[in-house]
Amino acid sequence: MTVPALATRNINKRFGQLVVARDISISVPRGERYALIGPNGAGKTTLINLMTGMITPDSGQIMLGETDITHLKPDQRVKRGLVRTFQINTLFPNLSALESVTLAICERNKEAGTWWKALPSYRNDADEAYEILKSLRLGDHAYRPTRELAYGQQRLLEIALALASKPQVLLLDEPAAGVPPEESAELFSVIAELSKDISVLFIEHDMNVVFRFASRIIVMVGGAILLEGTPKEISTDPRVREVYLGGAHP
Ligand SMILES: Nc1ncnc2c1ncn2[C@@H]1O[C@H](COP(=O)(O)OP(=O)(O)OP(=O)(O)O)[C@@H](O)[C@H]1O
Repeated sequence: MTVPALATRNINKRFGQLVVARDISISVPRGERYALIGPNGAGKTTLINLMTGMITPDSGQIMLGETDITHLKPDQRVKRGLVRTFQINTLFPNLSALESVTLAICERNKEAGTWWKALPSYRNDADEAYEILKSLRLGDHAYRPTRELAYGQQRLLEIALALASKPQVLLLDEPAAGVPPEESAELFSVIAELSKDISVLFIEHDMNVVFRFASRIIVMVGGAILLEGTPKEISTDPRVREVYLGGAHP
């Protein structure tokens, strides 16, 4: 059996009386695009926070490939290839897209604090940054200040920054949050086209986008996994219709 890119085994977490993760075991194979859906407060962001090490599980295990990362710090997980983006934009408005991504590559290459030694490699870093921007259809905007980019392009730039860390697994927390509907399909089509070396798990509320771009869907309710399946299975499951599609979230 092939080893999944990312897996959790029986993760549990409570905040006081509130159970936010109940015996969660999921497995994301290499190269797949998984959607994590569920009503508000289901525990989706908490699960990403557990996987990335921002919060510690009470019990259970998190595996990145064959490595047990349960006790690694967030930055150690990033170095091993588990990288995330956030619901809220965290960009530098005055830097150009190319400068931002080049800086992120310098950081990855440990050049940020020793720039005088690394001058010759800046050119390579900038070339790599440009290739990343091109792969996300941002090549034509590489030299524009971030504040001038459309919001959907800014969200793509965040993904570009995540790609600068050379992820094996990319966790995207509502990558289209705040993006006008007409830009969100474009954004997800770019995500769908990312290299198949990268596994993607994304949180998204827009079911049209989820059904179109996810290869599999995990449904969370009340801190637990309700079920997992293909878009077709999920869209026709009466339990999902009841708890999610029919109700709690617009
Ligand atoms: N640090 C914390 N301390 C206490 N409770 C928390 C903490 N973080 C999250 N929660 C609670 O855990 C539950 C799950 O929250 P979470 O943000 O993971 O849900 P979600 O499924 O991502 O929701 P949304 O779709 O609204 O983003 C919520 O009831 C939330 O209030």
